[in-house]
Amino acid sequence: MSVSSPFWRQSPPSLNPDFLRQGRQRQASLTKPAGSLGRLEQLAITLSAQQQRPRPAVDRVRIVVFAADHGVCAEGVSAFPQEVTGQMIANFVNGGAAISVLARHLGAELEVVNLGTAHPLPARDGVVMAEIAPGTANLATAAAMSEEQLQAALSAGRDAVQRAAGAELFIGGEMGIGNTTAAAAVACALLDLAPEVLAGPGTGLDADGLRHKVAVLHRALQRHRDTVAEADQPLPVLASLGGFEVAALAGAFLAAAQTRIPVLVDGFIASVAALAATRLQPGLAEWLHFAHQSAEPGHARVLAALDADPLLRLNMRLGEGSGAAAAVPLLRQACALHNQMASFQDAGISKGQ
Ligand SMILES: Cc1cc2ncn([C@H]3O[C@H](COP(=O)(O)O)[C@@H](O)[C@H]3O)c2cc1C
Ligand SMILES: O=C(O)c1cccnc1
Repeated sequence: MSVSSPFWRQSPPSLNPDFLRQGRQRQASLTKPAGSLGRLEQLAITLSAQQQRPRPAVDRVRIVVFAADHGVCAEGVSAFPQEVTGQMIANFVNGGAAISVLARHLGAELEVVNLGTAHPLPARDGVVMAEIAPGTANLATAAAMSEEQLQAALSAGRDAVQRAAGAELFIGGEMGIGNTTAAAAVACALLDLAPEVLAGPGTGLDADGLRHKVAVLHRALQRHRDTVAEADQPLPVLASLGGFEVAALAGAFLAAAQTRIPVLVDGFIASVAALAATRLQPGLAEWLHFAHQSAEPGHARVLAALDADPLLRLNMRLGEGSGAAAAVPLLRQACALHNQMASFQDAGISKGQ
């Protein structure tokens, strides 16, 4: 692989088998029947191999919310108006959004990256400005973004990971009114599934609204049918049908894995970004933990395509990284058990068969 190839063309490292073996041995030595801590055991073993240390930790959690607007909002595909994207950026940094509260509660670092909003925003402390354009073009009638814009969005994700040096876990959140439409479009193209299967109410469309969203998606897939026919080409699919924040998430996930930072994937939109990124680099899959299954109906299909069994099913459907934040305590508990339990030998307890 040439050193000058873009970062998304580089495969993440594989997990170190020595740490996997040591982790399994340690779990077998702890004072409990083998396997009795269920998935918490494998979580700790995987984190140990990802972090390349015998005692894994997720004390330093970095949450980055990527925000961007979507031209497809012109089609009336969301229950909320487009200006909410920018208004929520202010809410994130003012500390009032769900992810702001969860980040504070976890002692996690929260960064907000503005990739481009349709309504001008006053400059605000605490928002990283990485504006690509005032939102994407309307994916129902044109390519959502140019190749250059796609590369800028992927790179914005990578840049956010570079600012996260030392993080023990990366969570990517998103904010963008209309982005369940863009994510559904990308997933339809990559999975060759119909909009009826992958579109959902998002922020709260009623049955008529959902029928309209499905019709818009059919039009978009028809408009981009030549791209869609090459579903093994995730970059053209992202450019035609995606969003800046979806592409930035894909870039961030790849960059996190390349720098050996484990990723905890949030809901529907983040999972579609993970799907696109694993199509680019299948080795990414070893670095992903899936936090929850969102109430957005298409999420189950996307998770199945990723062969992912999420940790939680809480009927959450917010995005922002909120479902991933909700799962962080489980990862912390898995590490604490792995690191602090006594062994049979140390505690003088007889082993079973
Ligand atoms: C106040 C508010 C806060 C949010 N935080 C995340 N989303 C979520 O909802 C949006 C996607 O749904 P749709 O495709 O139906 O527009 C995204 O911004 C997503 O992050 C929000 C939505 C709203 C209204
Ligand atoms: O699952 C998600 O990420 C989601 C679902 C609905 C609206 N926004 C985000």
